[in-house]
Amino acid sequence: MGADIEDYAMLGDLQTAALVGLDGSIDWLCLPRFDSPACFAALLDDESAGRWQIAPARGGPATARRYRDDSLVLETEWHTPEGTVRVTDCMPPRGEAADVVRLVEGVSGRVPMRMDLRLRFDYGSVIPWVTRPEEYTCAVAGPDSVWLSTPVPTEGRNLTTQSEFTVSAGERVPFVLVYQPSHRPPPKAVDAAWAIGDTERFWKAWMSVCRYDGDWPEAVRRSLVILKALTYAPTGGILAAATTSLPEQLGGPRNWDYRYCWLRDATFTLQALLGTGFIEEAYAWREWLLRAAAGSPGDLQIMYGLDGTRRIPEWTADWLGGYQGASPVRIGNAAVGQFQLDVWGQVLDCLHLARESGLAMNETAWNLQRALMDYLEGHWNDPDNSLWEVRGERRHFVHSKVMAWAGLDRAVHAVRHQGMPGPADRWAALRDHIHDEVCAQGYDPERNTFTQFYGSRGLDAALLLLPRVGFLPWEDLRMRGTVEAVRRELAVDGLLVRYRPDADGGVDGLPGDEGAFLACTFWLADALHGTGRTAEARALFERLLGLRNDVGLLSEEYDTALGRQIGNTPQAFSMVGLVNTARNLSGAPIGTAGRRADVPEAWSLEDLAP
Ligand SMILES: OC[C@H]1O[C@H](O[C@H]2O[C@H](CO)[C@@H](O)[C@H](O)[C@H]2O)[C@H](O)[C@@H](O)[C@@H]1O
Repeated sequence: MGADIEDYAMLGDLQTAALVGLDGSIDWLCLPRFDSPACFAALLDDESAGRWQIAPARGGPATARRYRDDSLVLETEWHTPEGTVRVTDCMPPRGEAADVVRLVEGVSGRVPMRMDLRLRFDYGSVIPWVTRPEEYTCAVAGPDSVWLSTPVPTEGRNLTTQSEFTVSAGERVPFVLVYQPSHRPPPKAVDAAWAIGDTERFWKAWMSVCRYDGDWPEAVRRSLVILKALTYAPTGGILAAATTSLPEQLGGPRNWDYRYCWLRDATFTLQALLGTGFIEEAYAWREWLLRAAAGSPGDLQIMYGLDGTRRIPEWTADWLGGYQGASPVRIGNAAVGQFQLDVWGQVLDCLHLARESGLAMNETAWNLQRALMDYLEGHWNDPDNSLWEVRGERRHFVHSKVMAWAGLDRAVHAVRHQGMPGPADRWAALRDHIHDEVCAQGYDPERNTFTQFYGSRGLDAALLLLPRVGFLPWEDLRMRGTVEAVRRELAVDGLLVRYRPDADGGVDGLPGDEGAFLACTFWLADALHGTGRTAEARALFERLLGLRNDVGLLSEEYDTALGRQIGNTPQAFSMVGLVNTARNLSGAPIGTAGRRADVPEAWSLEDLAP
């Protein structure tokens, strides 16, 4: 059975990620990519679905755990009656092959240890053939092979590879697991200690670009590392989260696959990265976007695979019991075919921010924006599925219309202030028309609040984003009323849910319920700050910091009754919320560019423009 979600730390090599529990077990790993089938899927069932544990033989959770500085090198320590042992885990940024490096070190005494490796390819369904060529243990099934090397003796027992050994103070025992397509020869040997040092150096160099100088610097830097770890380096695509089907309600059916690139989630991530000086990621993402979006603007999807793949069919892995019994386990995501109007505005807003941050404009990028504008002009008035990807009836969602307004606004700005060609007057007229329509049809004067969709009785936490995109200022009485109403109706023990699923006769078309949405709660902190209640905003922000796990990770949602993280983890939306709100509370309004990063010697901003 998967451990509590907050028990997991993340390892990653910018192409895939692993989750390691406090018990020293890697319960989730997809190889060779984030969206490949998992070879360790104990997270979504039990150990029979694959896992790799290295821990003291007597078992039990670790005593202490930390990442080394601003890296993804994880140190887990157990203080046992026999002595203290440390396991250092990392995934070195990808060279030729994906590898997981684990180094066991005796700190004091003599600690009996146990290693248990169960490789189960294709989401736990395939037990590989295991052979022992040369110094390796090699597991092969279909297209995949995984090679374990370690100096300690290993043995096959009950379809697992196991080892018992004792580690004394000052002694080091390495374990290296390397993935290869199964037709390839054995991988090159990896020196564990060198690989760990190299991984640390990589992250240190990456963080040296950071220009965040506000409050809560450690929490912000940790979040930035996680966001970087959710980017797929070969293409620049940005993932929503590293997992699939961690439930939005324990035991419930709201379980989704987040291992893909949502344009909305990616643009939020870029706001956080650009606001803290990371312009290289913005360039890589823009190029990813241009490739993914190539084709007719009407065919723009709200999400893609890591390399821009369009088909992400949703299916269920029925052999997996689900995280702590929450089924189904879904692979792929049917929301790929939805119409979510906000995405057009979100992308235009993000490209605007990239320009403001110093990313040189190029003709292809502007051509894409012109194409997005053409589509927006023709479709802004269509009902949609909204940013919450409701699977119920399409509606005229207020947030979606506001984002259409924002897209038009950014395009008008590009023409009038940045010298780009386009029909600015026509766009400005439509922008103003949408503003009027939203204020007339998306606002309930009796309750003094904007509503979830035109004519709705329900509310939506996304309404808190209206001032952020410049639709209305916080001082506007309608906005103040909206903040109050959202807080009154959507707060659960002080945290916000996205909306009430049962409002308006069941707006999202889904069974079950869900927890408080952490990104929305960060937006509430921004709203409190925006409306002058900064002390309350800071208190709420610090409460949210307290919901992170011991190594700074946040999943998507929080169950306030059980006091547990729920939903996929680590989730970009939540980590972005932390960064943006920390910036906001430190005096840098969200959606503004950070101090321009120093340009590394190897390249200049001009070099970046193709
Ligand atoms: O609520 C139903 C929907 O839930 C998921 O969407 C959520 O996650 C997305 C990725 O982070 C995010 O962009 C979206 O705003 C969230 O509502 C799921 O991916 C959908 O398939 C599902 O319909």
